[in-house]
Amino acid sequence: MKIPFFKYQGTGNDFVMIDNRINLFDKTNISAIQHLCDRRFGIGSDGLILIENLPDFDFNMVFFNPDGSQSFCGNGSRCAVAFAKFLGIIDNQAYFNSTDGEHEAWVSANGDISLKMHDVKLIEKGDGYYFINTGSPHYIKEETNLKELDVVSEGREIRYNDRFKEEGTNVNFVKYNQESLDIRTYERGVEGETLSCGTGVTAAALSWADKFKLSAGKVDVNAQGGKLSVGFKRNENGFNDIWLIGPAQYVFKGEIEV
Ligand SMILES: N[C@H](CCC[C@H](N)C(=O)O)C(=O)O
Repeated sequence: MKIPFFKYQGTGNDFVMIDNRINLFDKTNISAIQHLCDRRFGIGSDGLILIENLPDFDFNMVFFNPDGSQSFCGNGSRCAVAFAKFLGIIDNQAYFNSTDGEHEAWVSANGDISLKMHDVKLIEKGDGYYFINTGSPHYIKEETNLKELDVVSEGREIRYNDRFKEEGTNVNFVKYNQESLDIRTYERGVEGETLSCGTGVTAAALSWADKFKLSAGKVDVNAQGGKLSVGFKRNENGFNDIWLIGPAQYVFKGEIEV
């Protein structure tokens, strides 16, 4: 059977998107998911996203990493909102469900997607690092020379160390500037560097706010694949009113045989 797919990318984090509202795609077939995400033998992507029906929501978003594991995906969510608009499921506002629960999102006139992230209560801070979960886990390490950094070997070392080897973690290397951040990310489930990671950008922005003791604001985060912005407010329990904002674009479409 032929099933249409659509390729989207958000600041270089790219996804195979399938409209699965009539359940054409078997999401238990993990080897098929791995094959589709493979950059040599398949379409190639940082993940696969299914849009499905769910009562009381505009849609349910099911995300898989290329290795078949699942977690919440910030850039993937923004691409899912853009895809849902293309499919006519939404106009400029979305209320959808994903791995970490419900989310709202808005489509701006310039095409930017603003995604509301869940509140963050736990901010672990250590010597030269933060550990923050923004729907997926993120280790954030301050680095001054991002250009020269071997992100894959340094990221792998942390992702597979004694603390993280079971559950895994995404690893973000961050240069804190006064008015912005620069970031490179090693992504769990991709097991390599991606050009941007939405939940990682959000976690890094919150670490920046904590480091500079800001109570509210919006900060630009320069990822390899483009710029994202993160809005936040600080309360006595951590951070809330957290928004991940940036572009999400259609790239091409095709058909898969299953
Ligand atoms: N690889 C991540 C999930 C995707 C995160 C990233 N693509 C994003 O935009 O948030 C993990 O397994 O925790």
